[in-house]
Amino acid sequence: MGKFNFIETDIKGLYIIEPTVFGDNRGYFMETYNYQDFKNAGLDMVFVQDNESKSKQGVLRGLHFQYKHPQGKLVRVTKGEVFDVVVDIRKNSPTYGKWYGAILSEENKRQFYVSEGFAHGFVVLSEEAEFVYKCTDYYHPEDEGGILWNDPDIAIEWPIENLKEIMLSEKDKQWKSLKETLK
Ligand SMILES: Cc1cn([C@H]2C[C@H](O)[C@@H](COP(=O)(O)OP(=O)(O)O[C@H]3O[C@H](C)C(=O)[C@H](O)[C@H]3O)O2)c(=O)[nH]c1=O
Repeated sequence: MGKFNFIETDIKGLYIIEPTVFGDNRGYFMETYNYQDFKNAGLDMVFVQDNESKSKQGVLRGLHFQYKHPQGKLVRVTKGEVFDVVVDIRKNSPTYGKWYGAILSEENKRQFYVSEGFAHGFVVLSEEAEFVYKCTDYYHPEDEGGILWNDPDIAIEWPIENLKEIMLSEKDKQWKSLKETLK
């Protein structure tokens, strides 16, 4: 019996993953990834790059994807709390254009596995957040694309009512809507 609870979502290829946390009087231990357990759950992929980013409250990174080198991502939060969002941009997917979001936090230790073919982003809800993730392909800056975070057709319900401001990089401010981006 593996040490992860894989929760399928209503979007194919998207899983919430709950690790087993072994707490004791020192603190806790958990495996955050295990090739065999993931393979047994049907997630047989090889990760080639690990990333880490730290962001202040209100920072929104995304929605990003790579055209020719789509990346599957296993994402988690090691400090703070974020609302993590993906949008299905797989051309023939029955859930094309559909979004799915989840709260990932240091507290809940939940992970999100996002297979290739999704645009991905998150907004930081806590004072600050550290975000770490594994990718199934390398970063190809020349191949990067993006979708505007508040695309009215996708209508992501970002839980930002309590945030003083949303902070975007210059790059993330200039993305277009899904229908203008992926004609
Ligand atoms: C993504 C990436 C970036 N960089 C360099 C390029 C820039 O000089 C600097 C910041 O890059 P960027 O502003 O694109 O970082 P994010 O806005 O966090 O981008 C990420 O945001 C969302 C949440 C994602 O899912 C993607 O992994 C990724 O697009 O790191 C690298 O050297 N390697 C990389 O894999």
